[in-house]
Amino acid sequence: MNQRENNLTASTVLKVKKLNTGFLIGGKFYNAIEDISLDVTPGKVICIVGESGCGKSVLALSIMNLLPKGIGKVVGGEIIFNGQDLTKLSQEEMNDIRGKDIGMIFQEPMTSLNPVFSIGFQLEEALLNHFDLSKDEARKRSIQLLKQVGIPRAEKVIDEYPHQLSGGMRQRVMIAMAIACNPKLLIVDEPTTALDVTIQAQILELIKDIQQKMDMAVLLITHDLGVVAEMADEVVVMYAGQIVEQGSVELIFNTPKHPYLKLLLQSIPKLDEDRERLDSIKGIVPSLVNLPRTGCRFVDRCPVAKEECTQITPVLGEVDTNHTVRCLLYQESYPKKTGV
Ligand SMILES: Nc1ncnc2c1ncn2[C@@H]1O[C@H](COP(=O)(O)OP(=O)(O)OP(=O)(O)O)[C@@H](O)[C@H]1O
Repeated sequence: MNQRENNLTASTVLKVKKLNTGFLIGGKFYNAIEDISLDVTPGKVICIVGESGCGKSVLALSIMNLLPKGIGKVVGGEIIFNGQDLTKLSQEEMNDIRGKDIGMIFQEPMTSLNPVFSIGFQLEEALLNHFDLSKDEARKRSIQLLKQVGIPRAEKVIDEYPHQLSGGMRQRVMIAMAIACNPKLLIVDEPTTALDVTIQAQILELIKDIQQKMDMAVLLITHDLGVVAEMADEVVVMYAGQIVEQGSVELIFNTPKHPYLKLLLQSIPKLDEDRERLDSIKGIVPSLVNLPRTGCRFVDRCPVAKEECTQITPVLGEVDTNHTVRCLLYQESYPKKTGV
């Protein structure tokens, strides 16, 4: 790493550089995410958005080194966290980082919380694994954490089991576990999908509140542009394993460029519109095996595609300061090319 990059990383919690991850399917290896580059900075929320199958979770699993063994593999690029490349670390070294320096919140807390252990046991375990605390200190800190995430009767709930709590309360416990060790980075994957609408809003508000109070960097994965509008500082739009547009939340919502992003934005319900049905994007994200590797990957679903879009592979380029897009419509006018 040269001096300039060292200075850059000083204000960057996580730097993903040209990351490529893929899977073995039927004896052949297919890239699921390609050339993903992004920076996560302290005190900021970066949202990764895209439809199901775009590669959002593969990105999160790559960062956490949690890809399925023997099937999924990072095959190129770097993931720089705290000055070290996570792709080079052993499982033991990653175990030290996961849960301590990087907290995680996933969609369905029941799959992350162990049903046979009490809430207190699981929170205390997370603390005792990473800090030199007595059992009594760990219990006190656990109660404090439950209160911090808005759980009423924390002194009682600590001895209860996950199934005794509502979905929203379980998600609050997950948040308490994720922030227990004051992580620098929080990775949040579809945190509210399994919850009903009023609870969703409360959980998002809680995550935002904690993120601001703790000045944490957050990488939030969602398919929901409503969540992005609520939470994001920076936005990365993914389609079929690639970044197709990237910019501040204002640029993404006010001056969207990529036809995919424009269609995603049109599918958001608006209060002042009386529409029978929401516009959804026709067709589906192609599977890894059927992914067009030449030309634009969105071509089959794009309302403004031209003949050349099937033959020329678009590159990611800057259309404006800190606003990049991958589309032939804009490629001629890129002041400079930033990606491949
Ligand atoms: N274990 C796996 N084996 C083979 N292919 C996989 C595996 N996990 C993910 N994929 C493929 O990688 C691509 C990206 O999947 P990913 O789960 O990251 O999408 P996503 O955007 O997170 O979608 P969702 O919102 O549904 O979780 C998809 O084509 C998916 O089928």
